[in-house]
Amino acid sequence: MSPLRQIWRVIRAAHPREMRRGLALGVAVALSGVALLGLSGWFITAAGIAGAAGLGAHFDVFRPSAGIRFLAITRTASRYGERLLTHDATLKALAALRVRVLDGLSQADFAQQSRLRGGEALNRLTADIDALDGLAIRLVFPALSGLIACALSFAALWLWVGPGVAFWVVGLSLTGALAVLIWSGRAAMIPAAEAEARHQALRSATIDRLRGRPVLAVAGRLEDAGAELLALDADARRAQMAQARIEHRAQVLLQALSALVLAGALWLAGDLVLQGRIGAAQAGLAVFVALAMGELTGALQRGAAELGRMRDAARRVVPLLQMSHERPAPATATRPGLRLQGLTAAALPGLPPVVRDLTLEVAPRETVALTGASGRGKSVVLNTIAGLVAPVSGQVQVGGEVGYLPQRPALLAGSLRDALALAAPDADDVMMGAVLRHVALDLPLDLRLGEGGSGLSGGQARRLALARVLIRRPDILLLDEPTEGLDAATAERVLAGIRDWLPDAAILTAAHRQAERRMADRIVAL
Ligand SMILES: Nc1ncnc2c1ncn2[C@@H]1O[C@H](COP(=O)(O)OP(=O)(O)OP(=O)(O)O)[C@@H](O)[C@H]1O
Repeated sequence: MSPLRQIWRVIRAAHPREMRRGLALGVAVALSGVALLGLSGWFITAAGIAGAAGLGAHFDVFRPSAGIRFLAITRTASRYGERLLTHDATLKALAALRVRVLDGLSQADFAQQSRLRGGEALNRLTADIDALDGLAIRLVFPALSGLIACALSFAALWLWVGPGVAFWVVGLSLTGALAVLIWSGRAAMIPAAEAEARHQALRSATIDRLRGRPVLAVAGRLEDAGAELLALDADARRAQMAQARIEHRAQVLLQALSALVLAGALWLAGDLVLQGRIGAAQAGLAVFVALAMGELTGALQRGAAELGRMRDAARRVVPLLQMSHERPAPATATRPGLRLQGLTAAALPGLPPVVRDLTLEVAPRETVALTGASGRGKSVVLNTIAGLVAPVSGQVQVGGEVGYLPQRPALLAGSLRDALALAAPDADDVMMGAVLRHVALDLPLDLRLGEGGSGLSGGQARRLALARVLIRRPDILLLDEPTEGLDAATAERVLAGIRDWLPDAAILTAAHRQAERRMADRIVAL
């Protein structure tokens, strides 16, 4: 099934009743629109003829004008109801879709997450899902209600005017509009997708450059970065213009088609009147129905132009809905502590292994330091034990809960209390204060951090992340260079604090510093 159809299923399944009612009202809108114009045409012509013939006093103006008023009110009311129902249902479905995409993004495994950058994830959640809101409102509903209205108009024209006129008006409108819409949909496919891709690139690049502002400023490259962004912006607008040009051409073609259908309807119906086969009022009906056809096809034009954008967005969003929720669970050992047996591990699945055949045991109350030159695979070993990546071969056995301080832990905006509550929602202020003291962080719990934990020094941020791991009191503690960015005295205090807080834990540390090695009972070199 194509991604676009999968998305349509999700949207439809979210609120099927509202969608069905919305469609019924959409058909009512289309039909009352055609009927309103048809009846008006008939009425104007019939009243004119009656007046010219001096029969005005006997002509029944009340019933047709009541009918016209009724149709006008029906059209307005059903348009209102249709908009209310379909927009409401679509927006709710998209909100649900956004939650599912966010869910997919957060459930994604380590490999998928490390491939997806922040800007891209934001694009998936916002721009891509926004692009899909036109699927129901601008494409599926106008197409379905238009088709039904066309079929009924065809029957009415056949019955009251004649088969030739019915074929000309409905048949030509339908096939002509279909041809134009297919052409414009195809022609706009690439520019529409490109415009979207460029806009997304611009958004990602803007986030990147904003994040990297200090580096760019120091390197004297701020102006260049600005120029790059402007160039991306110009690219995005160029692609959007190309799409708009195709849309305008489609509009012109549809209007020309409408004029052609109208002229033909006039000529054919006029001919039938001259032959005496229909009355002038019936001819009026035919001409006005021809006018109404243009309205039906025009409604689809926007949707056709956006098809490329929607299709690409669906292609990117659907895989996120099916993100694997499985994690490589480490084998739980009956014995406490940590055991690695013949572990061969790679940074990401599919990459060549960086660590081969590592066998290692860390008992409770023991601290082991993992050493080795930069890039030897210390972090890879810790990621594998933490279950972020599955081992290539060999075994990881953990006897208890694992806590992990990665090399670059993420902090979120909020207070220090919020940061700790993320790991231990039930912890009280006394416990939080105690854990902060153990990592030598003398800051109030109410202190508020900005985006990404900004507002703390590098060493403070690291200690807060460490406190967040410690507060859960894990049985097995994995630390990737825990004292990076700390002065020697603070580093000593933190290392002593860790052991004091978790006297029984099995601790494995990726260590570069002397202090970290001194803390260890054993050293394992990679
Ligand atoms: N996301 C990744 N994609 C591809 N290769 C990676 C990735 N992460 C790490 N690697 C590679 O795996 C190898 C081991 O990296 P790792 O981070 O485990 O080293 P390390 O021993 O912890 O180094 P350091 O002491 O500098 O932190 C490196 O050669 C690195 O290039």
